[in-house]
Formats: sequence, structure tokens, C-alpha cells
Amino acid sequence: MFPKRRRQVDSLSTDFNHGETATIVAEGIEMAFRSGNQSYQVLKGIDLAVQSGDIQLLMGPSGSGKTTLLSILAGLMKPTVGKVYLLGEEITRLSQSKLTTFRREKIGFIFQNFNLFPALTAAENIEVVLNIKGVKGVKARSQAQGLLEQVGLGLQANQKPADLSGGQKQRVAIARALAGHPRIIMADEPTAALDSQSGHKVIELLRRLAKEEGCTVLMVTHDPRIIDVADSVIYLEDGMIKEG
Ligand SMILES: Nc1ncnc2c1ncn2[C@@H]1O[C@H](COP(=O)(O)OP(=O)(O)OP(=O)(O)O)[C@@H](O)[C@H]1O
Repeated sequence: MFPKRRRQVDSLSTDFNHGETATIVAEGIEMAFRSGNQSYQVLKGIDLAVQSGDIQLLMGPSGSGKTTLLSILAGLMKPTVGKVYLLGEEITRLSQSKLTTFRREKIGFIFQNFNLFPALTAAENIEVVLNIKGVKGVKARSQAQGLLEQVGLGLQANQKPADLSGGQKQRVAIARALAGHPRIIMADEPTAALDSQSGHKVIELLRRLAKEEGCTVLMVTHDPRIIDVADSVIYLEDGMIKEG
């Protein structure tokens, strides 16, 4: 069904000095949620590797565990069992504060519902993130403007989210995710709320980021159009990677 190749964890090394350059590696990920005295196993042993500069899709039916897996790979949630390496660092071993710093420096996030601050302009939405990353004042302003130009929104810098279309809002969110040059972009259904034309622009932008900027993009999606630009697709079913 999915013509893309799928790489398995046994074909790589997490050692960045030896050939393979997997940016994201997961080994034996299991996740169980507790409800009262019941335990519900959402992920049942996930191994995967995403190479540097690749666009990797996570697809599968609703409830199959895609968002849970993305959250674990992004270090937003600790797995019950298993290890996650990002850029060679085992993030499942990091303290909360080191993990927060790591995420801030290395990962840009894009969500389905944009998550922009409604009271701030497009440029200010990006400046806030740059400020957190230590870039302030005029420098932050000019970087925010540059990022907006990169996503084709140079003229919308002073507009607030309410004055932007869905596609424009998502491009602001992408510009914000790029603030500080993260090596990894994690996106959860970035085109789900967009019409077909805006969705296309966002997909093209993500493709360009991966291929021209060398970002590694991991994306949960139901959008079949994105398969065309993906390097690899993992299909989850009932908490497991569906085989061939
Ligand atoms: N914090 C949580 N506590 C308890 N159960 C959870 C929690 N988060 C997710 N789940 C359950 O885990 C299962 C997988 O959820 P998840 O959101 O990862 O699936 P998904 O494949 O992303 O689904 P969708 O495509 O609908 O977004 C679901 O049954 C969900 O109810």
C-alpha cells in the first residue's frame, strides 16, 4: 500500500562517528497508560530510525498511537520501556531540565491548530520564541522578519493571527518552529486544518526545509498528499509497526 522504504533499527548505528547518521532512533518503545487499576498498552515495542534530512511520516488509524509515539520521540513524554536517541543523545536518560534545554535548542514543533498567541503579530509570535532562545531586541526582530520572508509572509509581519488565513497561520507556525535553526522538526497533522491549496504550500515548505536546510522532519499525518514528498512512511496499527 505504501511504496516507501522503511528502515529498521538493526540497520543502523547510533554512533555518529561511524557512517550512519540516524537523527532519530527509537529502541523497544513501550507505553502504557493507567486508568484506575487498569493498564492500557498503547505502544507495544517500536523500533525505528530516521536519517538526517529525511521526511519521515507516521501514519495509521485513529487511536493507533501516532501522537503518543511522536510525543515520546520529542521528549515530551517518557516511555514506560525503551530508549530514544536524538542526534546521538539518549534523551530518555536526561533530567527534566536538560531535556527542556535540549528540546528548545534542537527541536521545532508544528501543531495542527497552529498554537499562535492571538494578541501578538506574526513577527512577535516568532520573537517570543527567539527571546526564549536568547536572541533579543533588534536582532530578534530582524531574524523574525527573515523567517517570515522564508515562508513567503514578509508582508504579513505586523498582522495578528485573526487577520491571517489558516494556511498563512500555519506558515507563521513553521517560521516560528524554525527560529534558532533546530535540526529536527516534529509536526502533528500540520495540514489537517488547511484547504487543499494551503496544504500544498505547507507541504512544499516542509519538503524544502528538509532538502535545502537539512532539517529532519518527523510528521504525524492522515494526509495522503504528503506521501509524495516523504522519504519513508511508518504505518502504525494497534501500537505496533505494521509489517510490509
Ligand atoms: N494521556 C493519556 N492517558 C490515557 N490514555 C491516553 C493518553 N494519551 C493517549 N491515550 C490513548 O492512547 C491511544 C492512542 O492515542 P494517540 O493519540 O497516540 O493515537 P493517534 O494514532 O494519534 O490517534 P488520532 O489519529 O486520532 O490522533 C488512544 O486510545 C488514546 O485514548
